[in-house]
Amino acid sequence: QQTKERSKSRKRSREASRARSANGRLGAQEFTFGDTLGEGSYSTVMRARYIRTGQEYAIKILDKNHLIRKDKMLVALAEKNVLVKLGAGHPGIIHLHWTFQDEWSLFFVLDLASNGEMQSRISRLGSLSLTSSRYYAAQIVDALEYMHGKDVIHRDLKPENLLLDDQFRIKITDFGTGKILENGADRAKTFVGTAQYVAPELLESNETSKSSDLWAFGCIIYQMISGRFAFQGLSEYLTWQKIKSLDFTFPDGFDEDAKDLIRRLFVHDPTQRLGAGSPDSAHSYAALRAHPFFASVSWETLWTDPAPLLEAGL
Ligand SMILES: C[C@@H](Nc1nc2c(c3cc(-c4cn[nH]c4)ccc13)C(=O)N=C/C2=C\CC1CC1)C(C)(C)C
Repeated sequence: QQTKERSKSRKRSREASRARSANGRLGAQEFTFGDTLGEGSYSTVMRARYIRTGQEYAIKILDKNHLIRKDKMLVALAEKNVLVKLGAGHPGIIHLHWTFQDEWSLFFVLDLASNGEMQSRISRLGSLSLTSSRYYAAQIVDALEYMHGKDVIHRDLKPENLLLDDQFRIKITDFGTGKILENGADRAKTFVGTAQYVAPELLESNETSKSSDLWAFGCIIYQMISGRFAFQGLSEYLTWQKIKSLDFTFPDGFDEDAKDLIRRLFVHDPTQRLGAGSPDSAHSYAALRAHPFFASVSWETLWTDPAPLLEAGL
């Protein structure tokens, strides 16, 4: 019923904006909408073409009444602020081009990641080859360092939020749970995240930090290489128990350098995780980039080199 309701309101809003094109402001009538790419909890992301230039975008449409009813308007605006703060500054982060609204909806016009979600590639292939896993892990490190440098933490990193653009490069997305750490604070309250990727400090003291994203990054490398979750219990509670007790094992054949890297991310103390340290410390981002797992990565040409062929791994 709700979806029917929302699609009716979307239709109405497009008609309304068409009627309002006279004022020359950007409106939905300047786009032709295509298929639905993904559904968020309070939003729909649709493929759209900007008629004037023919350029394709992804447009996130948020239903205002729904946001108001569920008291999520501030969440939507916070996400917009995170996207604006991140700007177009990094090739690995989905860029917000414009926003506009009409009587019923908010519209975020974003980069289209035309090769979809990393998650569907991993599930289709089973797992990724070491070469592909290394390439995507390096791109995630590069994007995370940029994001953290802007005092933005993602807080819900997982393969569903890793998209692939037309050249199969990573685009990190869905900053609905993203947080801008105010004036240098290094921790944030409020619980978010997806069970298998949640860091222990979130379960123990309900705090997230940049280091929580590095924990999730460890889970993502593990999953790309093995096709399995690093922490998965028969229930969410048992998954959380495994996380808190660092109860994880590697399947046979798991790359030794990748094991070492993951062991340096699955560290209980968030300040001791590789990449969580200050620039001059032993576990800064520079130390993370220097890890043997990334020895063959050319960081300077990471975003211009062609992506390795996506192929199955273990
Ligand atoms: C994770 C997200 N899914 C997606 N979010 C975005 C996509 C996207 C594209 C495909 C796709 C493209 N081709 N085939 C599939 C599949 C899922 C997508 C995109 O192109 N550009 C921006 C996006 C999001 C922008 C961000 C502010 C929210 C959810 C499920 C939350 C809607």
